[in-house]
Amino acid sequence: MSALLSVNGNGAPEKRHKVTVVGSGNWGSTIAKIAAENTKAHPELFEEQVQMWVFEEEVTYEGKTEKLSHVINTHHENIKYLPNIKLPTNLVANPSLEDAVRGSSILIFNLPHQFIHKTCATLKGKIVPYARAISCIKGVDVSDEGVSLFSEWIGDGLGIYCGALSGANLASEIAQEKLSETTIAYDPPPMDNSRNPSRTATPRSATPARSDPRSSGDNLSVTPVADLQHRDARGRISKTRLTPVPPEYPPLDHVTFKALFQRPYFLVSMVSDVAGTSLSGALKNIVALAAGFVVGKGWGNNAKSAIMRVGLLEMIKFGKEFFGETVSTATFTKESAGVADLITSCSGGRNFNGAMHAVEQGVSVQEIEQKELNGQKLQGTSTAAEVHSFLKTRGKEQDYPLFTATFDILEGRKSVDDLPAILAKAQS
Ligand SMILES: NC(=O)c1ccc[n+]([C@@H]2O[C@H](COP(=O)([O-])OP(=O)(O)OC[C@H]3O[C@@H](n4cnc5c(N)ncnc54)[C@H](O)[C@@H]3O)[C@@H](O)[C@H]2O)c1
Ligand SMILES: O=P(O)(O)OC[C@H](O)CO
Repeated sequence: MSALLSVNGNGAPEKRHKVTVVGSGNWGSTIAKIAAENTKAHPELFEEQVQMWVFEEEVTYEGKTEKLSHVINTHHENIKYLPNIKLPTNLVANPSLEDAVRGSSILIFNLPHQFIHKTCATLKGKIVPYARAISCIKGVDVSDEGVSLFSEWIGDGLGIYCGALSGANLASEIAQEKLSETTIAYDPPPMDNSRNPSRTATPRSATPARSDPRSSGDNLSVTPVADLQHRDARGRISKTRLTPVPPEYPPLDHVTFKALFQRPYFLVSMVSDVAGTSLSGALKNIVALAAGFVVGKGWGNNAKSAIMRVGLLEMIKFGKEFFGETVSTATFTKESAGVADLITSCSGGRNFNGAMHAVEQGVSVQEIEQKELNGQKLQGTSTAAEVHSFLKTRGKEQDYPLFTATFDILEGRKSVDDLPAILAKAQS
């Protein structure tokens, strides 16, 4: 083990990582279940108790109106967002965001992307400066000026490093412990007390280590400070001065993150391409809507596969065009976060089902979301709008005909019957 670690008399690091999951929806509760199973299994790395921030609301339990957090803590079940799944007793639902993150060195962000801005604004200045984060959010942050990833947005906003977890991960199946793979992208600059600082790809560039006037003592000589730097699609460069993980803690590296997420039923592949992992999870939701449209029409599996093929090409093109060399094509074609997520989402995802039911019933996707999802949120509809706005500002709508048509269908400007012509144009 690295000489950077501060160890006790038994040779083990003195402190353990406290873990908080920010979010408690369908996927948030499932990931919190996994994390709590693993903190219990790895007492040498983590504090056993996992905090889960719950956006508080009232629910009806056995005929009585109760707070959701109270029901989770009393009955160990999220009856609204993950019903019929027993949650570990070391998972604690907490309606106070500030209290839930207090002292946590690992933050897992897992909530619908429309709520992340407000949540991060509340968190600013409330977390420990050496925290590291993983974003499980499938969406992109878009303004008319540009597009950025939530992993970047969270990292820059909170002054910490944030990686990404994404994959072929239908939450309901994983909650039932059915076999699944996932991809975790984590690639901080080589400054943490890491056992394996091998960096095969660099989604952001880190400037070389410099001494930090705010550091003092032994820490300064053994743990360099690094600036995390990235250029967004607006061409703007932002820099985050990272605070080192103190040497009393186990390293926050691939080994530790794999220990936090890997289960016998949840197989983790660790990679370095944060941008590709985040982007594929966001963009596949647009393709899943289009796949749902054609299946809703009764056009069958071949039509759906054609949508998926063209959609995958647009996903890769978008990544390459707007995130350049930071995105690896292999993430889209070889990882669970890429093609496997596209396949599962176009088979049984909420976006796919919502679009299919909308066409079958002749109503809007938003109406289906209201009617069928009991508070769960579709990410594809807002991502389609945001990506469309970004492309339109750049005059690039026609370069991404499937993304553009999907948004136009959602808006009622085009019909599903226009899709065959779009697919015909995509033939070489
Ligand atoms: N559900 C899945 O199968 C799945 C799988 C992989 C990834 N994801 C991604 O995970 C992310 C989280 O999705 P989910 O399925 O956990 O959520 P969900 O669709 O179940 O959304 C509901 C959550 O939003 C919360 N919420 C409602 N209003 C809020 C507000 N004003 N502020 C903050 N929170 C509020 C609710 O309390 C609830 O926790 C999304 O980006 C999604 O794309 C989902
Ligand atoms: O149900 P969806 O459409 O939000 O997709 C869920 C997951 O992203 C599938 O990996």
